[in-house]
Amino acid sequence: MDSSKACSVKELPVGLDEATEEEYASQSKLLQEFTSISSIDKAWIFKSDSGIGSQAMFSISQPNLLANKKRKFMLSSSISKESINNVNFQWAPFPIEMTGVSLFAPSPSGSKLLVIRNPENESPSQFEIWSSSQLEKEFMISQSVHGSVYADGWFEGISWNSDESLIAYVAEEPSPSKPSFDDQGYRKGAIKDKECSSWKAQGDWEEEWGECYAGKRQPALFVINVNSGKVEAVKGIAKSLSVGQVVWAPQVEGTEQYLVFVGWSADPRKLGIKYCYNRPCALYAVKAPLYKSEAAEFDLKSTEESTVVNLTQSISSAFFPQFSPDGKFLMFLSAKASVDSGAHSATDSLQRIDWPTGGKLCSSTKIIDVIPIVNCAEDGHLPGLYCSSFLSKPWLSDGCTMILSSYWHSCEVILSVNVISGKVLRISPADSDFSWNVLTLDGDNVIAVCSSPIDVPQIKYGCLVDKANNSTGWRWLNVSSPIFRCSEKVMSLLSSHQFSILQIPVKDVSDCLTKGAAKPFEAIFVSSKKNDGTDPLIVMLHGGPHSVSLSSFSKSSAFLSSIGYSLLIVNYRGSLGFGEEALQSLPGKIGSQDVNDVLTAIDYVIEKGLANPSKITVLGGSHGGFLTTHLIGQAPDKFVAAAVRNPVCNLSSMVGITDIPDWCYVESYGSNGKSIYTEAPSAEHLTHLYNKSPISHISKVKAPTLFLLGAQDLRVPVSNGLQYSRALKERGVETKVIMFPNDIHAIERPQSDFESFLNIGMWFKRYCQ
Ligand SMILES: CC(=O)N[C@@H](C)C(=O)N[C@@H](C)C(=O)O
Repeated sequence: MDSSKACSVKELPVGLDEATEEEYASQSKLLQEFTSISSIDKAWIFKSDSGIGSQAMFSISQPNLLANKKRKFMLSSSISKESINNVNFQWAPFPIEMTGVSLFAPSPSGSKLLVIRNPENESPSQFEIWSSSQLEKEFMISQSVHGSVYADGWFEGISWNSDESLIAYVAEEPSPSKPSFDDQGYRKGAIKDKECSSWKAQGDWEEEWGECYAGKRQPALFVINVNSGKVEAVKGIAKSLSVGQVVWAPQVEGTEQYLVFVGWSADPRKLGIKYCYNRPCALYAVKAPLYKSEAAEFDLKSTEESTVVNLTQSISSAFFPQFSPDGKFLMFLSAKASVDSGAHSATDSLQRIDWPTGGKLCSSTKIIDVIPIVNCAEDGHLPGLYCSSFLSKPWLSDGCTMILSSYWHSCEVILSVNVISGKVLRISPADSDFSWNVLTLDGDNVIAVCSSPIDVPQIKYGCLVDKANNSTGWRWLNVSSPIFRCSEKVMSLLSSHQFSILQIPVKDVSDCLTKGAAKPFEAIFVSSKKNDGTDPLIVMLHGGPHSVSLSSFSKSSAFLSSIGYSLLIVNYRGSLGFGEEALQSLPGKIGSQDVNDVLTAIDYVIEKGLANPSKITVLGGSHGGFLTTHLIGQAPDKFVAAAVRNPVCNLSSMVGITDIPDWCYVESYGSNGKSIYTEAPSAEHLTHLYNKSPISHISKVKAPTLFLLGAQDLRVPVSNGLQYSRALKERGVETKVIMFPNDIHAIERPQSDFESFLNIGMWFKRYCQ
């Protein structure tokens, strides 16, 4: 064969042909432009030495497609408030690369900075203590002391004590010793890891906390002395408790120091905890293992077995402990509605314990409901508290007002909460359909980001206008920043779009619905400004089901709207942000109530002339994939194509292999699902689960369907999507599967996320011509 000819034959990647290659190339270029937009993860404020102005540090991340990792960096800015209408942010000329840093915690005074680098292998964890000018101390903590420090945003906890000599934190317990053998058989006593004449057995299997925690050992509490580098494990905590979110209790003269932490019990077994606030947990207090020695230098001494006090025995859930600045109150969040009902997430409540002034702790401490669970709010009132994190310093200078972000229908908003009176104010603008998220406080001013589906995030500086009256007067100033810079192309595409939040009335309201469940639900509609109802539509469905699609900027959604689709992002009943009655209306009715809400929303936009009924596609992940596959089965003529990410397709097989089998029971049986749940489902249970599943409608499906699957998913194991895709293929329905071998449930590694949305765009284009 003529080799020159062989070379000229163009080889196309699998799944592409000459006609689509051009489109693939241009979409991938645009998607890269969206992907490269940075996001702010956290921010801290430091008061300047002169007392005038302050310094902010922003921790930023940006996907690095080539390395398939997140690039992390820091950017600092000096802030000076020039007048009531003007604030000036003077940005450092360049950011500083922070890749390799797992955690970062300034001391309370801001004079020291702890930086932790977790190892990628069995090496020690590295702790660095920085001052303003240099590295002061560096400690290597070997794996025999503890494993990686938790940096997961859940068990994670780092707390400096008040004199900045000790830091409490959460890390993986050291590996348990395993039986070892050599040519003589069993070897008594521990052997070093690298001995080549012996080998180690696996030993007893240790249960883990499921999705996201594969291979992670039990989280445990440690304290490090920042002068000596000595580390001590906190003693006295039951083996069955996983611990996290540690904070130092206020120092009381003449008494021992306590740590307050959250404990999750492993009894009867560990179930998946990611996205699952229904795992019972409590706040505990334990004596810190360190005290001032005779020689007046800090030294590490083990306390005798110290007792651990459960501070929240009367409530099924307590987490995010946070002391008021004067140490008088211990605030915390509770997901008791979630634990008690079994729904994996539900309406939160904010609770308070008045901390004993003499330092005498008891387990019958009174717990005060500061923001109770809201069942069904009057219009315009707080719909309930839905809070995914607290700031490390959320307090205004009055010492009793906390600033936090919460979901309010389809928006995220910023709230001020007076923890004594319980008064809650929405301090982000009430007339804004954007989503607002608090980053940090600069004294009594709030640094926040706000964004919309078509507006990249922008930094805002909120000032309390009428301080004396502490009323509703917040003024929000614009802050120009280099952080969210994006290409001209992206800016121009976004500016040709619009969005609105639609109120969709519930169809078939019956007497058996609670008041909250009969109220309209919402959908976010994004379209080009010149949409005349002919643009193709993507119906986008969140998972959970108790989660919410916010009106914030999402790079992948913005990309899809930029390439010519209108988006209908439905917050069906059961979503967070709408009160407990609406949320609890869904368990037991999945596959029907949620499916009908989505169909109602689609009919609504068609009737309003906003969407073209012959060009409707549908996209969802996880429970959103459950809805997507239900929709193409139950309404087969409505959709021209579908795409799913790790979809729940068959509950009767999922129940035996997922890390959250209880979820299958609660969502499919409703309120009594929690008590029926068993590790040994009966034939009757399996039939019920099958009947609730999309697979039971497979014979009606016509829509070509794209499957994006994470092979390491423990939540909705890959077999669920694979079985469904094979069943479609068997029936002659067009399918395409992309398997990401190293991805878990979220499919969010940069290359996987990129390839997913590039293919979703291409897949839908093919069927919307
Ligand atoms: C509780 C939970 O993880 N449910 C899954 C079936 C699911 O839908 N997950 C959501 C959070 C997701 O978007 O992945």
